[in-house]
Amino acid sequence: MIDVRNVSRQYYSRTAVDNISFSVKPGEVVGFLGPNGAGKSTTMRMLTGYLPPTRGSIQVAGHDVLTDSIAARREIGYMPENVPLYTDMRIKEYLRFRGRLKGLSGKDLRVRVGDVMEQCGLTHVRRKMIGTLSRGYRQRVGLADSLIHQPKLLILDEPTNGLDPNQIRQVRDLIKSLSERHTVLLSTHILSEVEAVCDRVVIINEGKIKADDTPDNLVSNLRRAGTVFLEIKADPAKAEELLRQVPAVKQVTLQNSADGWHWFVIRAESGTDTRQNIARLCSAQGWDLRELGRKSANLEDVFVELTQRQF
Ligand SMILES: Nc1ncnc2c1ncn2[C@@H]1O[C@H](COP(=O)(O)OP(=O)(O)OP(=O)(O)O)[C@@H](O)[C@H]1O
Repeated sequence: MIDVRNVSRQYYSRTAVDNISFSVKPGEVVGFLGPNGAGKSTTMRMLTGYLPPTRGSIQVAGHDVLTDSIAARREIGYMPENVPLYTDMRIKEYLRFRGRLKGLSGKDLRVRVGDVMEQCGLTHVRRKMIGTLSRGYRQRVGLADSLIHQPKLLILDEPTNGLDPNQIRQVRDLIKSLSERHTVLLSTHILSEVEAVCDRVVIINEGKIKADDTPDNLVSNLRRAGTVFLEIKADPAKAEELLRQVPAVKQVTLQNSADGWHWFVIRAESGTDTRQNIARLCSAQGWDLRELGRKSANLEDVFVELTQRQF
């Protein structure tokens, strides 16, 4: 459904997207994850034909988004990060207007407007002015707009950004129900959203793709990478230095200090277990040891691991 090949995008001297390739198969729900400024919106704008890539090619449903732009856009429902809406129009009126712009008319238009209002839970508020709607309802109008021409592919840029927890749940349920009939690519930095709705995750950082896998595989790869946590009473700088020298240890991070106790997260090479050597080190140095264990990884750990240079 989406095929991105060696795509880069330059803004003057800044490379926002740097030679990325990925694909999305029909029926998949793919989460596009990355910290602020990673290149998510730039990629989505290129996918939807709003922004030409500096290099590379993008196909959507078999159409090149540059050379066959209209055909590609017919297959895409796009909800940008800040949904631009006409605040002095009523919901139904706005959706009729948008439907006409997308080539619908007559009975087709009437039926589609009714259907998308129903799908997005807008029927009971259809006569409300858009300007009086809460942010959650505005997002629903944005979604209804993106669905009106029955696109095969939905591209949603941070669909739950700025919503309260109840609204997030409602919009997330809505996306889940849409995923039964559409291929979905959604960008977010809310990890629970990805775990709740996505079959696959593409993680982007500093314009480059850092991972492309199922949420479960990403988490179990990190778990295999042997992350260990340790709580000790010791001089933290010295402890950090000596822990780094333990065989197979790749990275030592002091996460927390309180009452003289220091909490370290230690990353080691894949498939290794450094706990015995760390216990020996603590004993040889006479450090008080309160906890030493394997960390059960989650998607948040994967995200931090792959993108932490940003923070
Ligand atoms: N029109 C533009 N002109 C110049 N630089 C831009 C422009 N749009 C984006 N950038 C830069 O490109 C990089 C990627 O931006 P982009 O908006 O794609 O990131 P993002 O992952 O969507 O971030 P966020 O989660 O904050 O929306 C950033 O460094 C940003 O400052």
